Amino acid sequence: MIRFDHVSKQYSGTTRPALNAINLEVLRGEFVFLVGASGSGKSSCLRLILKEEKPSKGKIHVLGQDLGTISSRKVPYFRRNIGVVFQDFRLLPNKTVFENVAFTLQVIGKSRGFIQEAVPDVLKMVGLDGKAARRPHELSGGEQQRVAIARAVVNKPQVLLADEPTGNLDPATSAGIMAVLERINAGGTTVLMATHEAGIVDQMKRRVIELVNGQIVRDERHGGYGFTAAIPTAHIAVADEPADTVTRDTAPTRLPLHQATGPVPPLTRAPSAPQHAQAAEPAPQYEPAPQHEPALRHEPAPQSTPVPQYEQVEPEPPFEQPQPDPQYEPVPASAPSDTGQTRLSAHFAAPPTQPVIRPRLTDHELPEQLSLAEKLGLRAPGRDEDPGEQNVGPTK
Ligand SMILES: Nc1ncnc2c1ncn2[C@@H]1O[C@H](COP(=O)(O)OP(=O)(O)OP(=O)(O)O)[C@@H](O)[C@H]1O
Repeated sequence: MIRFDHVSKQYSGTTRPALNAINLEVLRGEFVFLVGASGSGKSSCLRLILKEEKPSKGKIHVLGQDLGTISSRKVPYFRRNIGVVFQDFRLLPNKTVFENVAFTLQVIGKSRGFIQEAVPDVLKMVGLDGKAARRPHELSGGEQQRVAIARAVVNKPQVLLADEPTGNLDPATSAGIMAVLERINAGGTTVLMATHEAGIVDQMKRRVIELVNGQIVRDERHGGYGFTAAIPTAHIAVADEPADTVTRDTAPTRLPLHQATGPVPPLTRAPSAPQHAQAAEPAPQYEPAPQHEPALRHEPAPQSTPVPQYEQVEPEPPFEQPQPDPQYEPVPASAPSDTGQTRLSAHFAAPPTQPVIRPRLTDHELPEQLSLAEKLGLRAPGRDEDPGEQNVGPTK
């Protein structure tokens, strides 16, 4: 499903690779945490998977495709199979919950009928039934992240990348978000989540890949958060051992540093994690979904992918029927019209829907300057007609 072969990434103007000879394989249906100190390379991994960055060395395969062979023109289509959730939600502030989620489908040309069915379904799945008509500022942080998740999975992607999705949320709200992510994973979607949340990682006992200075130092099947991941600096001495000699069957790790790994109280935040309290939404009970146990050896993915089945969760308040929007006309995938033109730099300058904890301007060498809609696979590149509503926050 996702494979890195000796992948290195060195950003221009830097002296040290962000990722250094990474070998990695994620199988269909896995739930994988990427942990590591700030600057250890977690987001770089996710950006490479999304083909938002190119590796300096090595090869990356995602969903059976060699990313090096996907042309810029095809990137948005490739990204339709990958949902992305960020720490800062990135909702469209002037659109309702329903419209935020529908926008994804509109841009890829889904019919109005499809949208009218799919959006309420996914909102129900993330626990937002009854909130379809609200705008982002009328939601709690946790609810906004649920909208972002709904938007990321409404098209039933095979992979969901989550970059610190609970980084702006309090522990109780984070637990609710994790329950949603587990449900999505239980439906068959492969989930990769970069996080600093020690409590979540320790509690969920899923596969944990730990990065130190751009190298994988631990790959554990039912891992905990670990020790070095909690250190708020990336400059941790790495043992001489080559990064790729640590396999996921090695438990806990070969590095003495990690033998200090111990239980962490549930849902505590690691020292390096941003402190930012959101008003807690009513905390759903955190019930881990049944564990997926994919085979450890790589097996070729079947041609047809099981479509995630979303289940309803949590008792809901009375459903508010979203107002049918006459604008919801099918948009041809080849010529989306209700799309954003705003370039990345403008996105980063625009105010986020929530305070951003650790904004980082990504003026790095994108393979091509794509708008956010393009980056998320929402429209073909080069379509500059813009409703001007891609008013989203900075990336990290
Ligand atoms: N666009 C860029 N240009 C130059 N260097 C970059 C760029 N993006 C990331 N880096 C560097 O690459 C290294 C890895 O960064 P990355 O964002 O992948 O780390 P991270 O583990 O996700 O950190 P955090 O937990 O703080 O998000 C860091 O040293 C960072 O400064």
